[in-house]
Amino acid sequence: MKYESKRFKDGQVTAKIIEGGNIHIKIRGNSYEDLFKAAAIKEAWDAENATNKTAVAKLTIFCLIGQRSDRRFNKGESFDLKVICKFINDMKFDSVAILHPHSPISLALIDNSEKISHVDYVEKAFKHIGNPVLVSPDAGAYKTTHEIAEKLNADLVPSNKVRVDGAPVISIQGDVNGKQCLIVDDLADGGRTFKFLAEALKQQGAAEVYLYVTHAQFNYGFDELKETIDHVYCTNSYKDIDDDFVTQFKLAGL
Ligand SMILES: O=P(O)(O)OC[C@H]1O[C@H](OP(=O)(O)OP(=O)(O)O)[C@H](O)[C@@H]1O
Repeated sequence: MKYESKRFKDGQVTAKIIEGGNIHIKIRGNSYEDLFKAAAIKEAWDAENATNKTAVAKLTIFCLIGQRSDRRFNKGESFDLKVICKFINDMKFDSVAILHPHSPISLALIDNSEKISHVDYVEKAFKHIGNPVLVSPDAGAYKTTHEIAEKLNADLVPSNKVRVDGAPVISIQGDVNGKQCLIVDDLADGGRTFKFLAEALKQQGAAEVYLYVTHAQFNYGFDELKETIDHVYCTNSYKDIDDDFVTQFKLAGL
């Protein structure tokens, strides 16, 4: 299955099917344009395959836009993930695979969806560092990090984050004194969650603190993080990063 897609100068995205058969579209999915690109390809494919009932269409989304907006935060505000998932469902793919979604709500809202686990990337970081203790930063990350700790036979220290007047307050539930710690979470946006957690871990005696996130946004750069975090591991699901502070695992198809 081959296709082309392009963007006109006015922003319109368009697609052309070059060769028929099964299709597997892989997108970052971290922009509305990416979703429209998939929709244009799928529309062209549907038209080409109208009589081919056995051909299968798969979509892989590496970094789903809006995945944190998995609820209506306040009365009167839009439930953005619902809008995004409705758009994806309207494309009618036979299967939609999503890398490390922020919460199960994405999978619940998207038809025929399945999760791609981040375990392989955490394992690479875990082995590279040399069997650190895993640290889950909040209740949301605990369940998946617990599953990964079981698979890697790693120790897990849960921590919890509550926001007081907007600032995160951290509690660490375990002994990290003298240990190498690897914080594992789905995404870094501004990075303050990890800056404060790394500070707390080092105050409690952690020898080194590393961070793994699947979706590396780091919208405010790395300067503040470098003060307390020794190294970052991530995928390139959101963007490519060129910085000695970061080891990026490249995803096939990006
Ligand atoms: O880099 P930062 O800006 O600190 O943000 C990163 C944190 O934000 C996300 O959680 P979020 O607070 O959205 O989780 P919630 O579903 O519990 O609200 C994510 O899972 C990280 O824990």
